[in-house]
Amino acid sequence: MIATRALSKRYRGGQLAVDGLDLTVPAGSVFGFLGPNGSGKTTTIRVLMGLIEPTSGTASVLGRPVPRSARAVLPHVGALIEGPALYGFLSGRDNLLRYDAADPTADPRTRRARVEAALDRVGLSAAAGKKAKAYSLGMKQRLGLAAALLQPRRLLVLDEPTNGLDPQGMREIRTLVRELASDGTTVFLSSHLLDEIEQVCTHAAVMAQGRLIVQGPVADLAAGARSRLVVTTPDTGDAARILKEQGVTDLVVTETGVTAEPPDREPAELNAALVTAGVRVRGFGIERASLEDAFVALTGEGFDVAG
Ligand SMILES: Nc1ncnc2c1ncn2[C@@H]1O[C@H](COP(=O)(O)OP(=O)(O)OP(=O)(O)O)[C@@H](O)[C@H]1O
Repeated sequence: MIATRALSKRYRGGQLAVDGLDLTVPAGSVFGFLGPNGSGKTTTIRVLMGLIEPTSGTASVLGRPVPRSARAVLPHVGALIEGPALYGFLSGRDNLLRYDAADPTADPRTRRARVEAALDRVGLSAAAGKKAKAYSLGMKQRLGLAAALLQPRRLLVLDEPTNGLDPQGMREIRTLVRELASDGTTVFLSSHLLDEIEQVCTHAAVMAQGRLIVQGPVADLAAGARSRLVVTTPDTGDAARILKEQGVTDLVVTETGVTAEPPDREPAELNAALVTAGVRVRGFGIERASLEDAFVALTGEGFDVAG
């Protein structure tokens, strides 16, 4: 759905915002474009949407080169970039009617039905008569999504769709993204939030300082980092000693217990050994590596979740 080859963008001031990017977004994926603020996500999206020219390299959307074929491609792409442009003095419904009227391919006779369907889709039917300026940020974001959904789309491109929303608003947008994806729409969304990508995306690409660090199915990315044995106990010293006696390696004592390399043997035997030795085991398990672990393993640094 999206492919870039050696894509670079240097702004006039000399800033190399995107540096040799090779991105491949498979059809049917919910693709998370992840990176800290300033890592080049918005710049990449602006190139993909034909808003700016790359300095070098190529990009294609739905198999057509952009920006050259942007006019042919973009009607099949719904986009929500840097917050929707809304008229605050118009109702949510009237904003959508206006959007639809601005689309020369949209049949005016079916306009009302399209707008009502889009409102229903994003859960704004009840609030459709309210002025947009009275909407919460999450409602504005949903109205922007409704505008992107007036026509059937093969691809949705969402730039930081949950930025600035409260937890409830974030959940609503995530649920909506999942629903859209289950209907077969490919969704490409940028985010600086690791857990958001883990919750909604099937695939992800990780950016840092304009460069691609890794991309692929989210499950594979997380599997790249190793899981850990985690024992929760107040008796950390004893627990570490017993585990060491049992041949467990890479022991780390934490505030709440002990973590270690997962053992090759049956974990329940280790648990039994701890309990037999009088260690008060309050939790015992192998914890799957998260995307954050993978990121730290790949870059050797923490993921700066600024904002
Ligand atoms: N119009 C511009 N002119 C000059 N430099 C720019 C311009 N737009 C962005 N940059 C710079 O390019 C780099 C990448 O910015 P970009 O907005 O693409 O990152 P981002 O990952 O989308 O971050 P954010 O989430 O903060 O938008 C940053 O260093 C930024 O300061």
